[in-house]
Amino acid sequence: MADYIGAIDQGTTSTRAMVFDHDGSVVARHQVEHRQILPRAGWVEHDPDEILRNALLVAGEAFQGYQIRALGVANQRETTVVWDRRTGTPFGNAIVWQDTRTDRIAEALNRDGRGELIRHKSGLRPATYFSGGKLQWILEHVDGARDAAERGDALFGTIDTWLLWNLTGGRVHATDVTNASRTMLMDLETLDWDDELLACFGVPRAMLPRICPSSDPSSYGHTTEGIALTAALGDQHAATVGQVCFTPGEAKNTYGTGNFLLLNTGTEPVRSEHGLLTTVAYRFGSAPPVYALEGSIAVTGAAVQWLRDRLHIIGTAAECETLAARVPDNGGMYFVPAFSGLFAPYWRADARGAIVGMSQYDTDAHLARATLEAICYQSRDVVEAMQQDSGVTLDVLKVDGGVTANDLCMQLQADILGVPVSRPMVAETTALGAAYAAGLAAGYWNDTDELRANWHESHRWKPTWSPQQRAEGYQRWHDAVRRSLDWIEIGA
Ligand SMILES: Nc1ncnc2c1ncn2[C@@H]1O[C@H](COP(=O)(O)OP(=O)(O)O)[C@@H](O)[C@H]1O
Ligand SMILES: O=P(O)(O)OC[C@H](O)CO
Repeated sequence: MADYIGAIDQGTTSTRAMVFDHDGSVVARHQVEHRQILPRAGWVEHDPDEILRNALLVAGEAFQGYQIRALGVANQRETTVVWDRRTGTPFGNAIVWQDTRTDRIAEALNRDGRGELIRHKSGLRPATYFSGGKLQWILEHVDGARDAAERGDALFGTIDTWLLWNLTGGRVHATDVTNASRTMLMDLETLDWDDELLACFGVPRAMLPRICPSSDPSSYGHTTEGIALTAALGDQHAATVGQVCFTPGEAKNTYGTGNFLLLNTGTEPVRSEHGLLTTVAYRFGSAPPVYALEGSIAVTGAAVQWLRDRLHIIGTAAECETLAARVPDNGGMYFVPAFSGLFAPYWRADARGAIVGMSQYDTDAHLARATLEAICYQSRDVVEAMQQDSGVTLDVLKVDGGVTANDLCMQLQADILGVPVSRPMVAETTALGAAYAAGLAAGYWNDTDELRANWHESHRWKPTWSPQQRAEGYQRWHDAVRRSLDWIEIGA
């Protein structure tokens, strides 16, 4: 009987399980959304138990009837959970990567000089985005968490670690090197937790998981049902693998809740001078780690969700395209969706959302168009930074993720960037990358050449705007970004 590789992709808005065959084609899938818990402005939480239930549900549905040789887990990164090792009970909800409650912690680190240490050692900059500050917040604010952590009874994990712990019946407390590289607690060169970084956030080492390769036959054990767990990696790193960006200079841009552009920079970390992050792209077994430069954008698809769930001007995310297509241009309107401040390349926690340039002529259709353009302008900002940092000039942008179903948005991306945009046949590259990493460790695929042969283009959008139209639009975008800055006082 043929066997298959399974993947769980635990994302910010939903959890999917998929089954892949040897060609990298999806043969089964199941997906469910979970609640976005917004207790107050700037706070974003998920219920860890709901996420676990959903992961078990989707895996049960998707894997039924298939012989699964190995399973890989990909996850929303940075989102932080602390739980009691004796009972498995979380110390409150998970604090999601978009949550800005730790702005004061990040600001203090930036002010007192420890920011430079963090930047150098972890490749990240103090920001609300990463796990270190979230973990510090839980230790300081959740009853009993600090004492339990000091006693060794409280465990920390990003969502990979939480799922692995539960899938293995509490036998494995591990994370992979890509997830660890998003915490501000790991030294990028030693690939180990670093005492100076732990001290910055007051984190006891005893609560931290073991750091393992992203793809490995023995690190993660088996699920309680006996399926071999052979890979774990952050979702954006998994998408890099799914897009077969195995050669330095290859990049992908994933359009989900946020956007994340990763450029493979090879086996040495490259430090950014232009607002990007340095991160581990992936590590396969005992091979040297491969690093990436990353441009992280907090709000892209989430702005479409906002039109749907808060403004109610569309009923589904897909309707954003039909609404935006009713008008030929943005009518002068620019939307900077800085709901969590601005991430790359600006890193401005003091920014907030701004819609500028409106006149009485403008309609909901212009707002829908401005939303799609905002996704594309933010991506151009990180592409520009990436080209400056690395010297790499993209001749095509490989894309994937939920928003890439929107043809108008992808056409706008080609127009705004001035570079063709290419979407692969399997747009679920995150789950595919987790499956590839798991399948490599299990001997299902022999090497990355075999994976590369599975990559096929499904669609390519070519730029149509004149250089002048492109330059004018980009100038206006920057004018709008300036107006979104300096809007809130940090910690006020
Ligand atoms: N046709 C579409 N047009 C624009 N945005 C879309 C479309 N379909 C989905 N989205 C957006 O894509 C996001 C979901 O993409 P997905 O890759 O599943 O994200 P995640 O992994 O972050 O959960 C949502 O924010 C949704 O608003
Ligand atoms: O769940 P996604 O696809 O929105 O990705 C979230 C990122 O991992 C956050 O860093």
